[in-house]
Amino acid sequence: MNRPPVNSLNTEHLEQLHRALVRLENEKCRGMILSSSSPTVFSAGLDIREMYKPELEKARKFWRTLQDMWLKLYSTPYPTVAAIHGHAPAGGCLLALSCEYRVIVPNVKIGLNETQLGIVAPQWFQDCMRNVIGERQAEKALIAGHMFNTEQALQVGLVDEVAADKAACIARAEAFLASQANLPLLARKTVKLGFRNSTLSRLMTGREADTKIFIEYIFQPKVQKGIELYLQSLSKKSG
Ligand SMILES: CCCCCCCCCCC/C=C/C(=O)SCCNC(=O)CCNC(=O)[C@H](O)C(C)(C)COP(=O)(O)OP(=O)(O)OC[C@H]1O[C@@H](n2cnc3c(N)ncnc32)[C@H](O)[C@@H]1OP(=O)(O)O
Repeated sequence: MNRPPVNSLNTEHLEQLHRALVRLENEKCRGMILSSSSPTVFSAGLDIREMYKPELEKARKFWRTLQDMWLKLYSTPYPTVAAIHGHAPAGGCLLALSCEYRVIVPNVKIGLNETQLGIVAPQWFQDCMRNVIGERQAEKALIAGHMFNTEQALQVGLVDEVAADKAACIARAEAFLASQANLPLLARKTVKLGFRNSTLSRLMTGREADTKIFIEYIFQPKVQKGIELYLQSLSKKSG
């Protein structure tokens, strides 16, 4: 990902990610490392400005593009690793959770923090967390909107490994891909999709309902007010 300063996910960036995933699949890619050009941020999650006073059709397109990108990422036939050498809140955490393996560096925060922002992580975000760390830990983390530090993320199983820095992180991600390289492709892909199918189907069969929930939620005046205040707090911080 290379969308400075923080790889926030707007419609255009989501389309780019989606196109890249389609191309990799068409080219029979043997593995992907999802990484960031930023030295300190993996992805800041959804671009909050896409949800602030949006036009209805633009908001719908944004959400459908996110759904498209995620459905592709979660179901890739090739192995995927997230090299998390920077913070990964909310949608950034979703990207990492959607890969098959996660390597993180020290001093990083990762988690589905939506509750803390006064918004709600959609069901499929929650499913991804549950599938990785289990029901009990996911429920606790999501209710609190907890951001895990590196040590906590390893302990709870949110990530698989800690590496010292970006170079070591990429090297460990490559080692994971190498460990998968000799597995028969069809068997590997079939098992992966078997594990992920119920999570994928839940969104695929309820896409329109999921979009409606998103739209109805973000267009509420009190939610808009919360987003406005959060945007102000973010820009004050950097100002
Ligand atoms: C019943 C069911 C109902 C379901 C209803 C669904 C409802 C909606 C669901 C929506 C799900 C949302 C998912 C999300 O991903 S929301 C986004 C959450 N992300 C965050 O909270 C992260 C915020 N950012 C940060 O914490 C930090 O920026 C970060 C740690 C990532 C980096 O810190 P750093 O100090 O390096 O950078 P700055 O904070 O100074 O930021 C630099 C500039 O970038 C802007 N910025 C940051 N994050 C975002 C973002 N997510 N979107 C847009 N812009 C962002 C920040 O304002 C700075 O900009 P300026 O320089 O212009 O001030």
